[in-house]
Amino acid sequence: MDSEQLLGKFITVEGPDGAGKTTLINGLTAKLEASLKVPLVLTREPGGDPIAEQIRRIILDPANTALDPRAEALLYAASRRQHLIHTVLPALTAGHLVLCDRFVDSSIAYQGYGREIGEAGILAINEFATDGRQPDLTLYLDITAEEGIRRIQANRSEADQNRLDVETIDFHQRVHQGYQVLREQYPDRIQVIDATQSPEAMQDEALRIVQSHFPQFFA
Ligand SMILES: Nc1ncnc2c1ncn2[C@@H]1O[C@H](COP(=O)(O)OP(=O)(O)OP(=O)(O)O)[C@@H](O)[C@H]1O
Ligand SMILES: Cc1cn([C@H]2C[C@H](O)[C@@H](COP(=O)(O)O)O2)c(=O)[nH]c1=O
Repeated sequence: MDSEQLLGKFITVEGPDGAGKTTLINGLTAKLEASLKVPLVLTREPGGDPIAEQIRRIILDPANTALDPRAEALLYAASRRQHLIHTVLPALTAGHLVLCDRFVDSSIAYQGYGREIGEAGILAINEFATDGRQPDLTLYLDITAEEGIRRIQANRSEADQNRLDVETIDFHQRVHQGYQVLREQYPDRIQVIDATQSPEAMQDEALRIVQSHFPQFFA
């Protein structure tokens, strides 16, 4: 986020399904709070605001098999706008550290590449939704599509798998490819963490990256 009025910092966590984003965020939160000088705001996309959470339920409902790919992309962007305006920007204005599970990169990877809508169209609707705002730092959890889906199938009942989790392996491989393109486009913003490490090792690495990017936020 590069607006001068925003005193806080916006960190996103990205990666294929099953990469361990939720696990990382939970563990990293405890480690950050031990030494952070400012409040930490945890949030997620789609969701992170009451109306955005309602949109999330529509998008992820496995019963919504007829959802058109562009309608899906627009719903993610609508949810993102609501979340940005009502949760993220107020926290950044107040000087908080915002840690968000997914943001625009997910739309590029999943809708742009996974659904094969293309990067340009997804960028255009997200430019409108976010006024072109980008995270200050992105932690990308690096794992293959196959291993991510294996983890989900091994650990989540079918009833707990969402409409995207149950997509084909080809879809998840295209998503992974989309993330590789993003890593090449934004090598400074996107910091890569090997997601085949233990959860504890991943959390320690993430903490080191956040502290080195924003030392002013730590005691
Ligand atoms: N470093 C790890 N090594 C092995 N298994 C892990 C690791 N991190 C998480 N897992 C397991 O993999 C599964 C998926 O983890 P998690 O829910 O954190 O991923 P996620 O990226 O948030 O997934 P999704 O995007 O689908 O919500 C869980 O069962 C979790 O226990
Ligand atoms: C923000 C965003 C998300 N997705 C996908 C990625 C996941 O499959 C689900 C969200 O589920 P999670 O358990 O919270 O990771 O939605 C997407 O396709 N496009 C997006 O912009």
